[in-house]
Amino acid sequence: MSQAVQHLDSFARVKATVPLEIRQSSIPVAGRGMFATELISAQNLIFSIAKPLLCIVDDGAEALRNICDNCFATRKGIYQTIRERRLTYDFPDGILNKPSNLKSWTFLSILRIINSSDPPEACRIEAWEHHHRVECTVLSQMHHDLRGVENKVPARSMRALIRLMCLYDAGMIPAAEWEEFMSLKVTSGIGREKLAGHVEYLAEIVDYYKVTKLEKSVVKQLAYAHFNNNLVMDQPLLRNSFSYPSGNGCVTSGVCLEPFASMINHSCQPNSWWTFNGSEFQLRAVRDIPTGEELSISYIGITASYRSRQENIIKDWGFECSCLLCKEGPQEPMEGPLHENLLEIQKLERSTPVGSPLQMNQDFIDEMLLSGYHLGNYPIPYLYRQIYTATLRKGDNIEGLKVYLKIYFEIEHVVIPPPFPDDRINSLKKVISLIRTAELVESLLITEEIKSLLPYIRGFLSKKLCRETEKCFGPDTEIAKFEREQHQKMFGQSTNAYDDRERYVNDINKVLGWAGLTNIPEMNL
Ligand SMILES: C[S@@+](CC[C@H](N)C(=O)[O-])C[C@H]1O[C@@H](n2cnc3c(N)ncnc32)[C@H](O)[C@@H]1O
Repeated sequence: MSQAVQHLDSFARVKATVPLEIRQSSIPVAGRGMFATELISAQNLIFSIAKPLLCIVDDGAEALRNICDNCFATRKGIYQTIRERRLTYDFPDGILNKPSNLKSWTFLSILRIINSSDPPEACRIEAWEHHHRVECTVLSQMHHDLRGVENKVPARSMRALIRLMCLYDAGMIPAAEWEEFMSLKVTSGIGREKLAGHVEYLAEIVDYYKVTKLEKSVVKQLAYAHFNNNLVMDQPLLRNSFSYPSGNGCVTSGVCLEPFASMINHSCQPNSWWTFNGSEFQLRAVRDIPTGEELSISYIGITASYRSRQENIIKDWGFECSCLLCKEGPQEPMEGPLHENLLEIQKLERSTPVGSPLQMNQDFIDEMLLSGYHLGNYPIPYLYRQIYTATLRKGDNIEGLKVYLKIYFEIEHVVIPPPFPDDRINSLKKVISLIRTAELVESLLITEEIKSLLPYIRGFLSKKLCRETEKCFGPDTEIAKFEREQHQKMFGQSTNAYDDRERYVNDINKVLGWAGLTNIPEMNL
């Protein structure tokens, strides 16, 4: 059968840096897939879409309640409140003074990336007329509706679907775009069985409130398509000068349904990843992607355990993952005493929030290394992270720094699958923050000589952070501007004071030696 190839010129909203094609996926059974027809270099932007076809700002995050997702602008009232809060926090330096309210980070992030001017009055009136009134009515009624509680659809999915139907009924979706929505692949197999209750409930609500003139079968098709194709809108989190919130360094600002971006299939070791700069969707390369290789993203985030990847893909997406990593990559111990031990460690992790005891982790790591596994094999990297967390909880910042230096300079270079560029940036932020803490702490565990090396290393790494952020997200993004400002605030205008790589390499090697790390290749420093 000859396979239709769809070229980029059919999608005017897409700004691509190389020609892209949509055709039969290289993964049997996956359907269509997206391919680049030229080489793409690591971290390069592959394509962007200034405003995906359907964006729903998440009202689950308190900071976003008053953002108009018709035009992605903040309303004045909330903007002022946030400004006041920002002033009261006005982040003091140092990890020890970290503000306890994580939501303040969300406020900052979102404010910087979302246009802060008032949405025009006309925009609000228009939005109310064509979808907002229906959306509000249904959602507020649903809140009190106790029927089918177990099948309640998440509010943002409900809003996305109501929005789509209302805009269609109002004649606001051009025929070609509607065709794109209607041709989205719907969930099949086990995934479909799991979603059936939710979709029935949704169709019933839509019918009861007379949301749309569309046939019930079309409503259900759109619902299955939404669940099979929506993408969360994660924005990079703007941190304090030194400290950082725990977690993964991004904040979810909503959900989007973007049919072009939906053509990208899943891999557990993907060659690309997506991020948002405000409402702009960006697809970026994790590594060099040769001409003709299919583009892939991970639908479940980066997960090192073979077993949990398989389970999560089946549970959340309803298909069996047969990507190269799952077929040929390493697996954790699946039988024998190491497997039994691993189950014990995982059980402990679920029952004690503090993480499993340090010695138990260290013993297990030693056993795995003796059995022929290497530092990058699951669960070793994850056990080191637990050791790091438990060490900080004990208040031992100096030991915490040592463990994290191992994670950043050694383990993350060999971990399978490798971390995304934005995860590496978050790790770098942690290293910088821990170094700052070590500079301030009085402790016999660190010599004066090592302490004296830290400020230069921190300045050098802070500049590296600016460069990496620009490479990772693009130089004109809010996060890149923010990091440049932070660097200047901390280290002043003298831009070349921290450019001496020879000095840095010499100093960091001494610090790594103090932390028990030797033989780190220079390119990893
Ligand atoms: C977001 S869509 C991707 C585009 C889709 N291939 C199409 O033809 O429209 C997600 C669906 O693609 C298929 N898919 C994506 N990645 C896959 C993979 N690694 N293995 C098998 N099927 C996959 C599954 O049917 C999944 O539900």
